[in-house]
Amino acid sequence: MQVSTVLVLNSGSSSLKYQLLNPSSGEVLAVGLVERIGLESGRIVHEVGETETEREAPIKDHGVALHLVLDLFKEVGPSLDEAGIVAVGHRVVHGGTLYSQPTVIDDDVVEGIRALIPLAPLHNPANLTGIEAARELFDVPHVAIFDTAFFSTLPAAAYTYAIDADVAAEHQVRRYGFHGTSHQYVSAKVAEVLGRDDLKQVVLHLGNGASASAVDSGVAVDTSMGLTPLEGLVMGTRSGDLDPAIVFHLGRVAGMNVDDIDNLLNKKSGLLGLAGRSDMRDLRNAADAGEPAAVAALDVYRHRLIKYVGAYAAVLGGIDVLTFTAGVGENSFPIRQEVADALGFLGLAVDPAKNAVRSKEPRIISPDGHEGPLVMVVPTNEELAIARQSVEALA
Ligand SMILES: Nc1ncnc2c1ncn2[C@@H]1O[C@H](COP(=O)(O)OP(=O)(O)O)[C@@H](O)[C@H]1O
Ligand SMILES: CC(=O)OP(=O)(O)O
Ligand SMILES: [Mg+2]
Repeated sequence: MQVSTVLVLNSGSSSLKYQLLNPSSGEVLAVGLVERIGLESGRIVHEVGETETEREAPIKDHGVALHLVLDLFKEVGPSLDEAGIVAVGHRVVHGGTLYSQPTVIDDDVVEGIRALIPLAPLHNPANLTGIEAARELFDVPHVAIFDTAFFSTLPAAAYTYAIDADVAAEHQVRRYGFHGTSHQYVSAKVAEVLGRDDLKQVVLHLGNGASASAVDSGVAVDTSMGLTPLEGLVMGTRSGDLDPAIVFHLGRVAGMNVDDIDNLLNKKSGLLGLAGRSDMRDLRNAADAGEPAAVAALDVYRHRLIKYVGAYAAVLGGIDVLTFTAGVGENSFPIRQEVADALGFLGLAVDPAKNAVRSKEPRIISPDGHEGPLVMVVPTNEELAIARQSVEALA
């Protein structure tokens, strides 16, 4: 189809990222972020070219967020009526086993996404709010791009949990994996930059939610998030891996019910639980000021990263490239240096001067002439990937 612009909505658990862009040329007409949804003070930043408009207001939910965004488009532009929008692309976090391809949204798909809410209670409701509001406002095709899709290729050995097989089958208990759009975009960008398809890659998507993936020649072979986006790395507010018996233990000795424990592990754990801050910038400042809990939280965070990269190098039978992406991965120099230093035995190395360069471009941060596996930083762009896949789904 002849493409003009696509509106992309990327709802996270507490944020809404959006872009109005031309997926063919990559030209961005507007880009924005609504953060701290559901908290006392919310914030919107809307960028059109060089002009940035910022608003602060309490934002109750993703529906309110979307309407604030639409108001900003009306006030400061660009006009959505005149943008020639041909499709709206929606990030949907959980596609279960039902959806592993970009999917044009109709009422049945809406119900399918709703049915998956128990598997992604922090995310799918926000995604649905955006879909329902946008379907009322924009009379164009709406396309769902699933975080789980890239991981539908995982081998059974990687996606199977060692529990009673009948129980698992009846209740769809398996590893699904998330942030797939980002892992796919970033690993493809690495292959493009290096001009090689046959790479053994480990990608660390370190945002508020965080996940690792092992990608062999463009195909995902393992990932750290599981049935839900709770498993794996230490995150802003999520625990990542733990002994499942901790859940029973807390139920028995702390008198917590299932919802209390769910809330504890998803919203009050991770860096927030360990040191009172979910934001890596705040945490690093506290650690630099010598606060013991912040230093310890960073130790736990780093230890988990090192463990996963080592494990995935083993799963892949080697490693050609380790890539950092998302808010922390793209911006936190010390984490990249520390992880690479700890994994020097695998041949990984980071050049401190290269690591300190700020850039929006994909780049190698290993020393020049380095012969071992490379370390890279590749800014993710889930919105561009969603826009492109949306248009492809309509072709
Ligand atoms: N300059 C920076 N240095 C260190 N960490 C940063 C920086 N900028 C952003 N971050 C981290 O990135 C996180 C958000 O990443 P992002 O990928 O936007 O997350 P999400 O999409 O999961 O909301 C923040 O919590 C913050 O800790
Ligand atoms: C799946 C997931 O954790 O997403 P986010 O990082 O946007 O919360
Ligand atoms: Mg994200």
